[in-house]
Amino acid sequence: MSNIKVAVIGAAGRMGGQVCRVVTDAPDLELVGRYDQGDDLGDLGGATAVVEFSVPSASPANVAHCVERGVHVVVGTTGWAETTLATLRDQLEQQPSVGVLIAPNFAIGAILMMRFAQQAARFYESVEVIELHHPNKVDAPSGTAARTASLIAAARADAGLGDVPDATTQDPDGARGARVDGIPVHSIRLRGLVAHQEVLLGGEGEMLTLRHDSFDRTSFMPGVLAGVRGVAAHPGLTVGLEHYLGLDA
Ligand SMILES: NC(=O)C1=CN([C@@H]2O[C@H](COP(=O)(O)OP(=O)(O)OC[C@H]3O[C@@H](n4cnc5c(N)ncnc54)[C@H](OP(=O)(O)O)[C@@H]3O)[C@@H](O)[C@H]2O)C=CC1
Ligand SMILES: O=C(O)C1=N[C@H](C(=O)O)C[C@H](O)C1
Repeated sequence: MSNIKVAVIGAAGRMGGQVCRVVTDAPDLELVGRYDQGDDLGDLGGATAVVEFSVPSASPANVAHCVERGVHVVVGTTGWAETTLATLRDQLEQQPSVGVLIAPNFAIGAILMMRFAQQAARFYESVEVIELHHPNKVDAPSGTAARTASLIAAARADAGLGDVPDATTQDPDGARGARVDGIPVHSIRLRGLVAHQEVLLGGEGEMLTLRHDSFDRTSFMPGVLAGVRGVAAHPGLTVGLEHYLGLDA
């Protein structure tokens, strides 16, 4: 079987650089293009699959460029709005054989943490999400935290749970954090960190803590490679690598 030709967008970045290395090292993949800010994406070097790790403001246009040319895309860039996802879905209807995977987090532990949080949500009255990242991150809350909160909120709604209890009436400086689908989310930015998240679930007399740590960006690479190898077999838009990993059952 011939190698999958892969191009990387955001290739000069922290993630893009590592992706170029692991694609180059993989025996079944061939790196055919590296693109970063200001580059003309053109024919994407003849790639059949693109990995996109850029910035939230540029990612939708980059992905649209790939889809227009019939090229599959694995997207790691976070900060995609619902409206932008809807536009992408519409575009994919015109290109039914093209697959796009948007994964807020490629680390297996983070994917499992999100799934465990979703499973635990209905048993606890209180829940809060704390995400901790390096200070060079431009978006807050993290894509992982936003997705975790949305999954928790949906599970709570399915279980008939109401709002999380919170008597706060005075919070002029936003000390209680942001709300994503009604779930409190707190963002920490600290030198020395990579990517970390805690989900705190509280009930009468007890607390369950779910925590995941990415100590190094190598933690994302097996997931990115699974995405590249699987994307052609998943036409249309898929949000979340869990759908490629048999976690749907
Ligand atoms: N899904 C996951 O598992 C993970 C997702 N991420 C996400 O991936 C994204 C990138 O993270 P990270 O690598 O740390 O960020 P970096 O800032 O290190 O890399 C982003 C790169 O994209 C470049 N860039 C900016 N604009 C464009 C453009 N229009 N076209 C192409 N490239 C462009 C930047 O150039 P310049 O510096 O000149 O602006 C930079 O080289 C973020 O959204 C982050 O949240 C990160 C880790 C894991
Ligand atoms: O910017 C990062 O570093 C990360 N971004 C993703 C996110 O926003 O969730 C994934 C991971 O947390 C690292």
